[in-house]
Amino acid sequence: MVNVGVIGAGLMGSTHARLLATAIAGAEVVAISDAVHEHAQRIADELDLSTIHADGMELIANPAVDAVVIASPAATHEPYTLACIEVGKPVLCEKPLATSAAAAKRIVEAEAAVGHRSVTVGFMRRYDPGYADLKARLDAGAIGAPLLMHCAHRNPSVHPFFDSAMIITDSAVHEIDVTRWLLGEEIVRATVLTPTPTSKAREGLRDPQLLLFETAGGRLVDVEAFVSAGYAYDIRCEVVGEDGTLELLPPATVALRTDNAESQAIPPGFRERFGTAYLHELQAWIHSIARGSEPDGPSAYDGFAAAAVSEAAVASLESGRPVDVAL
Ligand SMILES: NC(=O)c1ccc[n+]([C@@H]2O[C@H](COP(=O)([O-])OP(=O)(O)OC[C@H]3O[C@@H](n4cnc5c(N)ncnc54)[C@H](O)[C@@H]3O)[C@@H](O)[C@H]2O)c1
Ligand SMILES: O[C@H]1[C@H](O)[C@@H](O)[C@H](O)[C@@H](O)[C@H]1O
Repeated sequence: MVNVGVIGAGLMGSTHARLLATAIAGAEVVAISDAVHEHAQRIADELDLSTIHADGMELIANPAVDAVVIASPAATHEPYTLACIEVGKPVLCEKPLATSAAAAKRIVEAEAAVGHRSVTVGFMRRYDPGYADLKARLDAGAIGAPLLMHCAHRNPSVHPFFDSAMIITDSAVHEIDVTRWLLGEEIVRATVLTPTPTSKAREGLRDPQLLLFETAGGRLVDVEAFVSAGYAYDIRCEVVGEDGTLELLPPATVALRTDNAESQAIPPGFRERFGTAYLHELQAWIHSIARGSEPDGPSAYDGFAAAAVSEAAVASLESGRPVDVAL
């Protein structure tokens, strides 16, 4: 049994804790920590946990904890991840790995100094059945060489503290990882343009945004990132190749036909859309720990590369000009 401690008991931390406690084989949640005691208490009551740590560092040091999930805000990821590396505990850190490329690089270097992988980054789309199928067919040559990729990332709404840069660092960072993973190439340049913002966005928020990525092999990827889309949580991805295209289908399993019309549900949020991906992500992580093998999911380097591309994209958002990625 792998005894897991979860840091951050908000939306994502409580989702991970619930899945680990109820749906993941070989795992048990033994401790929880949150800066706000009531948040930790709420999930501890729900899952019948007796150990709550006021400080995440105490949870990491707790000898009863074998492995750690970090789901606290991004600014806390670097110190918590470094502490896990220091005590030799496997850690699944939510995206983004850190708030700057320099901070992510410190994590990569700390892990390298120990000599083996212990960090997994929560880029869960790699575990989504749709994305996994798309990747397998692309790798099998179903559409020949990829040329272009079109993506859309639409959230119904986001936390009120979201700013224009977070549309890149917190939301489009998923497409940055998906681009590197699907195409197997680094992103070398980013350009971000913004239209007149939606009247539904908070004052000052540049939403939506259009991101253009150029890869080392000369492929182009466009991403519409729109976090006040209102209507649903809508994630799209289409790869255009020399012999055809591969496109994610809507995840609905049922179509309703009535009154001369057909409709299919679109998920209301990321927990519904990526529920299966979180499950597979956690199960793969727990299996690798139980086997004593290195985790095979997104690495600290993947977290660093995504942070470096995010930084270039944020610089482009500010200047309106293409910005080279410094890896
Ligand atoms: N992979 C995904 O699809 C996905 C989805 C949502 C969130 N996330 C990521 O998960 C992380 C948390 O996001 P969220 O939406 O759950 O936010 P949230 O605000 O709902 O929860 C964050 C929690 O962390 C607590 N916290 C704040 N400072 C802390 C500290 N120093 N130590 C411990 N706890 C602290 C807060 O009190 C809160 O309960 C972020 O990095 C976010 O990007 C990932
Ligand atoms: O933290 C969340 C999460 O990563 C979701 O997957 C993404 O769609 C949201 O835009 C982001 O705010």
